[in-house]
Amino acid sequence: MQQDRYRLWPPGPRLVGGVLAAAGVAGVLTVGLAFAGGFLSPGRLTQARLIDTFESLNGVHPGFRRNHAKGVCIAGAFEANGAGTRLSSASVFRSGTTPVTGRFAVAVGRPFVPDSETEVRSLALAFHLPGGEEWRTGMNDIPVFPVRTPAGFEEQLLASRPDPATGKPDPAALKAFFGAHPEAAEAVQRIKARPFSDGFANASYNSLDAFRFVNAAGTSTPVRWSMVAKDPFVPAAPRAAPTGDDRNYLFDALAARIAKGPVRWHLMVTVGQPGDPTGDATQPWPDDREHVDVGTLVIDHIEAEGPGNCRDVNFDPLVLPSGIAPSDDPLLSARSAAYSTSFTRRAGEAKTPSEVQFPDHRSGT
Ligand code: HEM
Repeated sequence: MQQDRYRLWPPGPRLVGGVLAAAGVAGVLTVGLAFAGGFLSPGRLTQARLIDTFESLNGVHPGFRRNHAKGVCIAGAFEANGAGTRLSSASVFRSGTTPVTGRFAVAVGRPFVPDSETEVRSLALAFHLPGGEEWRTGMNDIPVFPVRTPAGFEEQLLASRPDPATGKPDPAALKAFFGAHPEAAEAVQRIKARPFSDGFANASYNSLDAFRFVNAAGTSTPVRWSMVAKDPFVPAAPRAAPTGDDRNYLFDALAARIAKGPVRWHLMVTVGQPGDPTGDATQPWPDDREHVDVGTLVIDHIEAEGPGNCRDVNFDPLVLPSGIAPSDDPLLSARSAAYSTSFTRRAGEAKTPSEVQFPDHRSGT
C-alpha cells in the first residue's frame, strides 16, 4: 500500500518526460498570459530582465534556481476529507489519497547560503492527479507578499541590494522604495511580526496569491490556501554565525524529523467574500473569513536534489487542474513567466551538487 504511494518517486523516465513536457506546455501558456498582461511589451519589465536582476544581485550559480536556490526534495501524499468539493470540482479534493512530490527551500538566490542567513522558507508541491493532471503550488511562510506587482518586486530587489561599502542595503534607497510603496512598508511590518518557527516541519506556508475555485455547478469562489503545521510551534532561537557543521541546520533538522515519522499539515482554504482583494498579495483578508480544512498533507520522504527529482521541476503556480483557476493577481502571470525563464536557464547548465546532502530518509525505514 505504502509502496503504491511512491510509484511516482523517484520518478521514472515517463514521469520525468511528463514533467518536462508539462514545463514546456506551462511555458507556452505562460508566454500567452504574459503577453495578455503586458509583461512582455517593449520598454516594460520582462521576465528576462527580472531574472537578470536576480543574477546581478546573487551571482550566477549554474544549474540552480535563480531564487529559492537552496532546497531539498520531498514526497508523500495528500489525504482529502471531501470538504473541498463544495468549492472546487478538482479531483484532488474528493475523499481519497493523491500522491505528492515537492520541495522545501529557503527564499534566497544563493544555493550555498548558510541557513542562519535566511528569513523566509518555502514549500512547493506538485499534486499528481489521475489522468495526468497536476496542481503545482509554491507557498511561503509569510502572511502577505511584500509587493503587489512584478515591477514593485524588481524595485524592492534593487533597493535591498547590499552596498559594497557596508554590506547592508543603502538606507536612502530603502526609504525611497518604501516611500513610493506604502503598501510594502505595511506588508513588511506584518511579515516581521509573524511568529517565526524553529524549523521547516512546524512552519505554516501560504499561497499569498489568490486563486479561484470552481465547483461542479460552475460557481467560482475567490480563495487563498495555507498548509498549517500539525507539529507544535516552537519559536526560532536567535542563531550565532554558522560554525561549519551547522550551515544546513534547518534542512538537517527536517531530515531528522522525517526519519522519526511522517510530518503533517492541514490544507486550509480561506474563502474570500465580495470585495476581498484578489489582485493584491500585500493585503490580508479579514480574520473572520471562513477557513475550510480540506485534508492533510503527509510528508514522509526526503532526498537531496538530483537528476529527475524536484531539482528538474518548475513549480509554476499556473499549472492548475480543472476546478482551480487563476485570479486577477498580476504576480501570477509574472511568476509563471519568470519561473519559466529561470527554469530554461538552469535546465541548460551544468549541475553542481546541492549543499544539502544526506542519506535517504524515509520514515519507518
Ligand atoms: C513577481 C514576483 C515573483 C518573482 C519574480 C519570483 C521569482 C522566483 C524565481 C525566479 C524562482 C525560482 C524558479 C525556478 O527556477 O524554478 C522562485 C521560486 C519560488 N517562489 Fe517566487 N517569485 C515571485 C513571487 C512569489 C510569490 C508571490 C510567491 C508566493 C508564495 C512565491 C513563492 C515562490 C516559491 C515557493 C518558490 C520555490 C519553488 C521551488 O521550490 O521550486 N514567489 N520565485
